[in-house]
Amino acid sequence: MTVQLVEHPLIAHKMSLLRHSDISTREFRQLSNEISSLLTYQACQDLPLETFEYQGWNGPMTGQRISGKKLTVVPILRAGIGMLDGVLELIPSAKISVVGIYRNEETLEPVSYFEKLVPDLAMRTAFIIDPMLATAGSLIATIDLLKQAGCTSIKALVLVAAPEGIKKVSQAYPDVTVLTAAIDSHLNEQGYIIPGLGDAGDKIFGTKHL
Ligand SMILES: O=P(O)(O)OC[C@H]1O[C@H](OP(=O)(O)OP(=O)(O)O)[C@H](O)[C@@H]1O
Ligand SMILES: O=c1cc[nH]c(=O)[nH]1
Ligand SMILES: [Mg+2]
Repeated sequence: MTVQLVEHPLIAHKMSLLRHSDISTREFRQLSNEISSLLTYQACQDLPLETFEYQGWNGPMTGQRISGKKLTVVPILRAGIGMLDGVLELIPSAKISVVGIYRNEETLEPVSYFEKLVPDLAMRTAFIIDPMLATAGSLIATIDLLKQAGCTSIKALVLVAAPEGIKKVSQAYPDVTVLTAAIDSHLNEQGYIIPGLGDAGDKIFGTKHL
């Protein structure tokens, strides 16, 4: 696995706002989507182009368009939904494959509860989206699922990654690329990323119990 820390002043600025303790649900959603757009821009950097002819206002033109595999965006429920609008802002026609996984809070093992993939995954590049890469259990379960369905081209876009999770994915999948807006210090005893964001799903959905 290749890990790409996406460094840009806009990302650094927005990540610091996202980490504020008193952030509102609205602000958290907005910033998550804005950072996701910036990650998407970077994730598309190596998409192949082909030339084609078209009619411009002043006559025939030679232009460029994205060629090769089409995309599918794969949000991991719930928290991945908080990045989806930001990705679709740049790739509005992308098909969406939804995967439902949550972490068992005691064992930290991933529990799968939903799966609705687009049918032609062998023909597509998958952009998995989830704000948090912690132990990597959820991401690995999603990659396994996509590979079993025939997908051979996979990138994951995350807001924060823990070194422990990065190590685990790189050992398991040399062919997957992870793009992240931040690589944080470590996981605590409860498997939360430090400093991280806290519980991203609760913050996006407003289900935080005070
Ligand atoms: O790398 P891992 O150790 O697997 O942890 C990361 C997962 O945990 C969070 O989901 P959570 O289980 O809180 O579900 P939610 O999105 O429904 O809140 C997060 O959104 C990831 O999916
Ligand atoms: O830090 C973490 C780890 C897993 N899930 C979260 O929402 N946050
Ligand atoms: Mg959660």
